[in-house]
Amino acid sequence: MSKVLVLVDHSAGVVRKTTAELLTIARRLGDPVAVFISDSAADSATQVQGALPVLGQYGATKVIALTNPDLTQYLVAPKAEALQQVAAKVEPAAILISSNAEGKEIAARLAIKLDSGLITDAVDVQPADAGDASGAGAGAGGAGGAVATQSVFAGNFTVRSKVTHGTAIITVKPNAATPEAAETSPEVEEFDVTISDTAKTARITDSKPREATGRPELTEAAIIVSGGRGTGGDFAPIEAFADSLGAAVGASRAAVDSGWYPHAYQVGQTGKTVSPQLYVAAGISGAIQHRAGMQTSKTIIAVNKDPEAPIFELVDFGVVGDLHKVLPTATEEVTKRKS
Ligand SMILES: Cc1cc2nc3c(=O)[nH]c(=O)nc-3n(C[C@H](O)[C@H](O)[C@H](O)COP(=O)(O)OP(=O)(O)OC[C@H]3O[C@@H](n4cnc5c(N)ncnc54)[C@H](O)[C@@H]3O)c2cc1C
Repeated sequence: MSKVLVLVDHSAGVVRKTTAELLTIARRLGDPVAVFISDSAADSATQVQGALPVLGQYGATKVIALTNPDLTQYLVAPKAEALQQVAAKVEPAAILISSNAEGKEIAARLAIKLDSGLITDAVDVQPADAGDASGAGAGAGGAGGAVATQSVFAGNFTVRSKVTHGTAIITVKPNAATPEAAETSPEVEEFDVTISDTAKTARITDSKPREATGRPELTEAAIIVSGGRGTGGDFAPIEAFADSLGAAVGASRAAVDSGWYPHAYQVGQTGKTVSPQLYVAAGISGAIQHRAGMQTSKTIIAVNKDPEAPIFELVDFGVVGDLHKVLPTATEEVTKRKS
């Protein structure tokens, strides 16, 4: 069966949910091989061992561990070179990478090095039918190739495409697949890579993990409570309601651009794409660019004082009212019922 490389997205060996999603997608296309680049040269062996159970749980048949310290000391260029060398050895049908800022830069550099086509920000990837008429050859994703779906122009158009030259390199957005376990016992292969001097021109001088909020990570949360301009800058009711539900906090661009909440929490076309079980939009009008990032949420609730707000077209349950009154009441009720 053709191999599909998955670049593992992790923090100190703790594998992110996006990797479980990539492995699930990779199994549709072939035999998933995880590529693990530790983020600290000192404890790379511990990190690989830490990641192994999750990689096995989601079906990685092999883990290729790259421990060259150059990979942790410089920005993305060495990682692209390393993946090029892994690809030369494994000859994969496709390479899947998380669609975050680093992932997309690695993918772009890798596509040039492998003279291959690149598709970014896929929201789904499926094997093409063997008889697909779009003309992809065996070099681009196995017998029929991999067909990627992108949601473009603020979710107004859905594009399906496939790589027709070289190895299919696809960056995949979070929540593009529901992780499905398929237990394996992957062997770990340490792989030596050589990093050129030209890839070592941007050295990392310092890095600090983001301060933990104690809340779930936005793209992985089952419940998200988001606030918009209607908060008037006061996110306390949003955070309190989120905490009562064990939820993550999100924000509209208007709230983020006003400096009321950090950019990392922006949901939408130019922010994060989320697909939780429950999304609560409070004081958010429902602009198309915001919807592009949350409209696939399973259940959507809106709190807005304007009954004509466009967000109400999208919701399963809507409350017309002032969020500063509605959310504290809801928080109190949730807390009471929990105790
Ligand atoms: C290229 C581009 C990319 C963009 N990307 C994004 C993106 O990624 N994410 C994003 O969110 N936006 C994005 N935007 C901006 C988007 O168009 C909207 O401007 C933005 O989403 C509006 O944010 P909002 O709903 O918080 O504010 P508003 O549209 O001003 O809506 C505020 C809402 O709060 C309600 N309200 C006011 N007071 C209260 C109260 N006390 N209680 C309850 N409700 C109240 C109002 O009735 C109103 O509906 C983008 C725009 C462009 C052009």
